[in-house]
Amino acid sequence: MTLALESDAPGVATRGVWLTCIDCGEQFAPFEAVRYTCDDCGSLLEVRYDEYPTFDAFEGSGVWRYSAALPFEEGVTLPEGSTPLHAVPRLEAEIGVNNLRVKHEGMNPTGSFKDRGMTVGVRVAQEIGVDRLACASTGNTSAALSAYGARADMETLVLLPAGKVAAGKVAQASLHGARILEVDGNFDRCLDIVQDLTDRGEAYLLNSLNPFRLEGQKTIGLEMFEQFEREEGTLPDRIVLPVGNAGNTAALYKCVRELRRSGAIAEHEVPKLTGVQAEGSAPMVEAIENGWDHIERWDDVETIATAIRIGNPVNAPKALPGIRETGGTAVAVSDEQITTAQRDLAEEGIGVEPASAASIAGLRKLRREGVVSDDEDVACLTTGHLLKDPDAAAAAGSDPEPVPADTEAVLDHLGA
Ligand SMILES: Cc1ncc(COP(=O)(O)O)c(C=O)c1O
Ligand SMILES: N[C@@H](CCOP(=O)(O)O)C(=O)O
Repeated sequence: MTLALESDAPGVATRGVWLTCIDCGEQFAPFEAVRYTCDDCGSLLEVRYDEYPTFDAFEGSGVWRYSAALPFEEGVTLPEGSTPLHAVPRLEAEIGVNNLRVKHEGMNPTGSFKDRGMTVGVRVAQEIGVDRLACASTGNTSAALSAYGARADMETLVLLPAGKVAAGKVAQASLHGARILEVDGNFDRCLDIVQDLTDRGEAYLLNSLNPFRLEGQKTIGLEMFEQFEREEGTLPDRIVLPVGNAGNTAALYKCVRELRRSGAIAEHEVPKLTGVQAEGSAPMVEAIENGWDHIERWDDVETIATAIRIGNPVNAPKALPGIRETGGTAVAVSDEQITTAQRDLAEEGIGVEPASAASIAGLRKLRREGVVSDDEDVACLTTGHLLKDPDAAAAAGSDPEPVPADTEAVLDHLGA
C-alpha cells in the first residue's frame, strides 16, 4: 500500500495556503473569491499548504492546538475539540480485538464533530466577508452552524428534510437563531437547493463541500493519534467511522497524507480507514464492494440513524481513494445492529446518537466476518451525543416504572 502524496504547492498565498483541485490540480488563492469547486473542471477542491508540520509543532488544546496545520492561528471558538478517547474493556473483549478505543466527538460544544469544521469555516467566512451562512442538514451541521454563526454574530439559514431531523438538533438550530426552512424532500435535495442558492450568491455554503470545513475536521485524526500514542504507545491499526456525506473519511485521509508527507508517521503506521453506513443508505459501501471510482446516487434512503440518511455523499471523490489507499473497507449495518451497539456503548457509560453507534456495529460485523483480525488496535469514532436524538434513545432504553409516592410501596415494587 502506498499513499499518493500531494506535490509541493508553488508560490505563496496567505500563510502558504492554496485551494487545489483534486482532479486537474488547478490552484486558486484561498480567500479572494467564494469558491467551493474547481472553476476549470468542476471537481472538488482541497486546502493545501507550502509546509506540513510534525507533531512537535502543536501546542495548546482543542482544534486550535493544530493551527500549524490549519489556515489560521485561531478561529471563532466555543471552544471545540479535546474530546475523550475512551477505553471500553467490555466491548473490546466481546468484539475480540487487541485494543478498542472510542473517540467520542459527541463531547464537542454543540454535541457533534461538526464544531471542529465550523470553527474554521466560520473564520474563513469572516475573512472573505460574507453576510449570510447556509447549510443543508440532517441536523448536526445545522446545530453547529447556528451556534458558530451566533458566536460570530452572523445570519444563518438552514434547510432541513421535513420530519427527518432529530428533536435535539432542531431545538439547537432554533434557539441559536437560525432561520429554519423545512423542505419537502430528503437531505440530498436540501443540499442541491443550498448549492443553487450559494451559487447565486445568496449565502456562504458551510456544508462539507466547503474544503475549509474538512480542515477543522482533520484535527479529529491529529488529536486521536496523539492520544492513542500517549495512552497505548502506538497508533491505531484501523479507524472505524460512520459515513454520511463522507466528509470525515475525506478529512482523516487528508490528515494521514499530510502526516506522511511531513514524515510524522511512517507508511506502516497509516490506519485502515473503515466506513460504516446504514443498510438503507449505503452508496459508499456499494461503490467499494463493486470497485467503482464513483458512487451512484440513492434517491430513496431510510434508516433510524437519521444523521447518515444520505444518498449522495458529496465527498465520495475524496473518500473512496482514502478507504482504498489505506487498505480499509466499507460495510453496511442494519438499524437493529445500530440500536444494539447504541445500547452496548451506553452500558459502558458512553451516550451516543444512532449514527455514531454504527461504527461499533460495523466493527462487530467485520470482526465476525474475519475482515478485522483479533490482533488489531482499533479506534471507533462516535460522532454525536445521545441527547441529540432523545426519541431514539428512549426507544432503545427501558421504560420508567410508575410507582405510588410512598416509600413502602417503592420498597414493595423493588421486591425488597
Ligand atoms: C452524528 C453523525 N455521524 C456521522 C455523520 C456522517 O459524517 P460524514 O458526513 O462526515 O460522513 C454525520 C453527518 O453527516 C453525523 O451528523
Ligand atoms: N450529518 C450531516 C449531513 C451534512 O453533512 P456535512 O458534513 O456535509 O455538513 C448533518 O449533520 O447535517
